Amino acid sequence: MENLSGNYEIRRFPAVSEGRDGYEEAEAWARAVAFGFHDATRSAAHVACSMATYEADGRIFTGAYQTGPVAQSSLPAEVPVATFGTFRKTLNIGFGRMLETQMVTAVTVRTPHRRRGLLRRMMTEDLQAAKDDGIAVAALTASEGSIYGRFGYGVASLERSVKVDTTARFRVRPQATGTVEVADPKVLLEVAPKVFGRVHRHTPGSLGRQEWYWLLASGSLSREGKEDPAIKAALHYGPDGSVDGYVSYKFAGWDTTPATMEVVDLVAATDQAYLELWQYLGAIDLVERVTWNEAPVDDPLAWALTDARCIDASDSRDMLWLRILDVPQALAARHYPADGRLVLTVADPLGLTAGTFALDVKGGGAAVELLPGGAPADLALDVSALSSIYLGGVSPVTLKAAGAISEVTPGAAFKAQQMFAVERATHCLTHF
Ligand SMILES: CC(=O)SCCNC(=O)CCNC(=O)[C@H](O)C(C)(C)COP(=O)(O)OP(=O)(O)OC[C@H]1O[C@@H](n2cnc3c(N)ncnc32)[C@H](O)[C@@H]1OP(=O)(O)O
Repeated sequence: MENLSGNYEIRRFPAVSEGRDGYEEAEAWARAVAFGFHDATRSAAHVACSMATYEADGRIFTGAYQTGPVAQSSLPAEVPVATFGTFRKTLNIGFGRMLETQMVTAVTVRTPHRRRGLLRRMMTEDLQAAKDDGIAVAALTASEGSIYGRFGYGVASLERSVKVDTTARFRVRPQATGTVEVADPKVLLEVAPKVFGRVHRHTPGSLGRQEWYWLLASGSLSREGKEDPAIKAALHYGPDGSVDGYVSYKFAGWDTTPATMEVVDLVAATDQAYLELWQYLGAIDLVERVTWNEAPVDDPLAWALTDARCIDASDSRDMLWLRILDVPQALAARHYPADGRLVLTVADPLGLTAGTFALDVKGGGAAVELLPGGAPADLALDVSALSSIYLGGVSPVTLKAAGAISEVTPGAAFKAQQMFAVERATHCLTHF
């Protein structure tokens, strides 16, 4: 492909809220993103509201701007032809350990400027800068499955959409130990960050959430940019009376059959809270089905129901894509439930962190050593495959079977599976 990305100037600037210097530039950038994702043109109030949350997240906007003359009557040069957004939050890498992560979002390239290398240029520059800044991993959620592997990203967590039949056959086996009560959804502005914080600390694969989530869950800002009066909320109280879970949901309307409640956000800090929020959802009168588009694939609900076939889950898909930027730093940051030594030869299409690395684990802690080139390895893999297995959510044995990992020492893939295992199912509740 001819690389024409040099015909553009790349600019980086922080998100700022309305009234601050640089707002016009940030607004033009946000409008370009909305165009790239085929959204309706946003009102000034919607953009301002979103921008305030972007500023709170500390987002950095990258835009590509035309350097030559702009076509007559077309969008002006101040509107970027390509966008690329980043912010940083912590990623739970298992056993409560956290790693600061470069989160990549809002990647768009205006149609007449596509396939000229703009995504490649913005991505490679940004990943290098993040690495230089001491960041060991980057993450994104992908619009299409075929774009990001070439940049070293690998699928590290899955999710699925479920339709749960909540007619008479729906029965959750364990006895409730807490209670659920309905609340004004606006209380979630205060409650949701605290409950999510607990979930984040105990869920491998969880990423810190952007400010927008609390607005969405509380009905303060819908995806359409307005208040959402249809949102309802229920809170779960543990045996000590404190709130340890919530569900935000809305009715699909009387024209939908069977009558359906849609989960907007379900966050539970204990196993009991999770099942009891489902018990609550299953008990709502005049409703026969509850849907949720961000459900875990390894879902305790299926094992808690007297009839697991109440769950119709057809759509299982990639969710979090991870990209290790610094192998020694990332490997040393993890806790390992099994001791052992593994030598990994890692290939990297962007040349950021290729090499042969010895991972020595004793008592769960790791020492990582870069070995001279050509040193014998147990496993050879691309950085995307290493990124996939890093959070314990994807099996090295499966990747070996897929040809994505080559096993040089027999049994090394299984050993890696044991070493990279995490304490509970990997799941990411944060879309970005
Ligand atoms: C993290 C997120 O934000 S996910 C959302 C991504 N954005 C979208 O899907 C919005 C619609 N799509 C677009 O805006 C653009 O087509 C983009 C951003 C996907 C690609 O931008 P471009 O500037 O055209 O990509 P660029 O020219 O840099 O191509 C880089 C490489 O990716 C490949 N590529 C680009 N888009 C795609 C695609 N949709 N599917 C498969 N491969 C792709 C190119 O062939 C090229 O391959 P190569 O360098 O290995 O030869």
